[in-house]
Amino acid sequence: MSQTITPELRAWIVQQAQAGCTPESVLAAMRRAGWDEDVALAAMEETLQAHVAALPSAPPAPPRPFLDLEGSPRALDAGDRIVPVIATLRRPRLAVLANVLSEEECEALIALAEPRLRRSRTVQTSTGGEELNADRTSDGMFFRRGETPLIQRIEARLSRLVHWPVENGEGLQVLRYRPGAQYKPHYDYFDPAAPGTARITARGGQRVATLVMYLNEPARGGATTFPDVGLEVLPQRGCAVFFAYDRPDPATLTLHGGAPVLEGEKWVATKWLREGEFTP
Ligand SMILES: O=C(O)CCC(=O)C(=O)O
Ligand SMILES: [Fe+2]
Repeated sequence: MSQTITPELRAWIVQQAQAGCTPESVLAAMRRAGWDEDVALAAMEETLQAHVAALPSAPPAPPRPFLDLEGSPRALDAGDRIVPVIATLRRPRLAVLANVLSEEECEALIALAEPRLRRSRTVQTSTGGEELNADRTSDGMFFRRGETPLIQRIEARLSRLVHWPVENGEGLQVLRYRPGAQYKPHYDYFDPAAPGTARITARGGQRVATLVMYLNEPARGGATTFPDVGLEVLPQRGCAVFFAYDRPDPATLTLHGGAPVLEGEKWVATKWLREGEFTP
């Protein structure tokens, strides 16, 4: 018989493989049909390789904000500051950082924000608007991106730290929690199933990472909690917690909240990072 590999033979080999036949049984069937073992083997290998190569491959994962923790560095270079790494987690993808802001920067952010505070609103995925939220009893305000030289300097630093363009960040948000105030556990990404999410993500896409920076230290309470992993990050002035979520899914374990402040005030600055360029 002819020992050429015809399109019909290729199709038959692929069919056998898809039906779950072992290579040995396919080879045996070809030999019974009169094929030389060497030719049959070569035909199978060539056919299956070509078939696999033609399958659509998974698209590459899109880039995300990240801290360069490769090789377990003790500190990261944020351009104008060295940022010590205090602790890291893989799941959720999270790190506690020190020295992200100087004392003077923390004081300046508080002083600039205080006169502009109002009761915090939460982006409402049910409508795409903003609403008062009983789960969130802090007062807050947003700086515009690049609003002052101080804000510009901090934004450039954070951008370098997390390898993400300044343009993909929302304006810096400052929150003040008085005694009893809290932010109940929530996800920072927008619920993909909620009707208002499309409207919110039309500008800049999903949120993909958060940096919460502590501007002061309440006497008691006010930790940032991650209930899925039993982690509490205590506010220390100038320190921060970074966490990233590569998709809007609880499996990222990024559920978190601001525990009630028990004594004193808690001030934080939050930077939310979007997938794409965020135009307010
Ligand atoms: O205040 C905190 O510790 C957490 C703040 C927070 O979750 C947020 O701003 O999204
Ligand atoms: Fe949050």
